[in-house]
Amino acid sequence: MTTVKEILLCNFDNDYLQKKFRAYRLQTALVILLTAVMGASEWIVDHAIDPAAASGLIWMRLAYVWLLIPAWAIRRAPSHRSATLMALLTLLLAQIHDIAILRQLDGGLSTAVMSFVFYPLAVTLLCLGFSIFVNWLALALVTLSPFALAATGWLSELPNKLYGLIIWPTSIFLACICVTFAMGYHRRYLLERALEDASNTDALTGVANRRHFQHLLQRETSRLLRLAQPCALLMLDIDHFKRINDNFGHPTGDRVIKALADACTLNTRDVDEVARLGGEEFAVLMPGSTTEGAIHLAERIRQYIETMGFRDDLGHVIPWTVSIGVASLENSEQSMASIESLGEQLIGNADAALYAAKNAGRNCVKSL
Ligand SMILES: Nc1nc2c(ncn2[C@@H]2O[C@H](COP(=O)(O)OP(=O)(O)OP(=O)(O)O)[C@@H](O)[C@H]2O)c(=O)[nH]1
Repeated sequence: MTTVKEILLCNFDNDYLQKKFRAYRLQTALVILLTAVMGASEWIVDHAIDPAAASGLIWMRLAYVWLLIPAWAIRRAPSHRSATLMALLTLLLAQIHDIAILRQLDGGLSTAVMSFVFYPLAVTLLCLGFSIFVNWLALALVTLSPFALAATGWLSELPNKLYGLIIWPTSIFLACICVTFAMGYHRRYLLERALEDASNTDALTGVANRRHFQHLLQRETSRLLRLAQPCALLMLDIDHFKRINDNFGHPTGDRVIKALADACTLNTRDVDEVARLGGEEFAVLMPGSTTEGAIHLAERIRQYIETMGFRDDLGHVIPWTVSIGVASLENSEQSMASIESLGEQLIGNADAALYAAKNAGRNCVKSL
């Protein structure tokens, strides 16, 4: 069961906030658009309050069209941080715009004091995609800004007592509603992350699966094109694995496959990515590594496996070795190639090197 503390702590995690923003940014933009429509159509209410002054205020009401700009900008914003700033500023300006109109109506502020409730409500929906702290801050801003304006004398007609009676219960209630929304999103986030992990991970070994490996390869080859960084790839295949299966059984074969995944993970750096491509074939993607560095690592893994030995449940020693193919991509001459063709080239070369290692008698490392 998720605690409120866990939910609050998530709001300091950039990845969480970025995902949350992406999940809700369309809604945020739509709420701003709706605010523009509401702001303009309130002209009808202006007429009911003060028909004489309302005629001259049509342009100020139509000026709510400015909200299209932040709606568009938030929809396109690359990060939750810039979107948060835009949203807070938009809310404040929209409220000041509204107040500026009401001030010009005879009895506008006292008659339309209920309309201030719209802003805390809008905050609750508009800020769903942001941190819970931003939700509360935005609520506090739109609740307190009329008080602050009244204190400066610019909003002297605001019926402070009535406004306070309406706004405080509303805002406190909505601050609690924000927590329940945050709890809902937190559950969704955990679920999405579990699904993402499951779809990227090989169930038997816990390392990346082939699908995720393709994604990682694409990421590294694009980095290679942008930053001219080298990138190496190891292809590993257990020698005569069919015999292990035949002699010791499939479950033991599975444990040997898992042992290879563990050996790769144990012997590689944090930046290296281990993936199971299928059956008893694995890949290790090594960002920033040259062929020499990759051969060194491949030899370390090969020796580790050769010397570690493997015993099945009955204590039988299972002899096993691996063959490893090494290939790398190194900047300059790659500049004209596409990301996909670079990836295919790297896999093709590592595959060919693995084939050469098998032909050379197995239990060895070959590079191309
Ligand atoms: N236990 C187990 N076996 C698997 C798995 N996936 C594939 N295999 C077996 O892996 C074996 C692969 O055999 P081969 O491709 O002939 O290769 P090999 O016997 O390792 O021979 P070389 O690669 O040439 O050294 C087949 O018997 C497959 O049934 C798995 O998930 N678990």
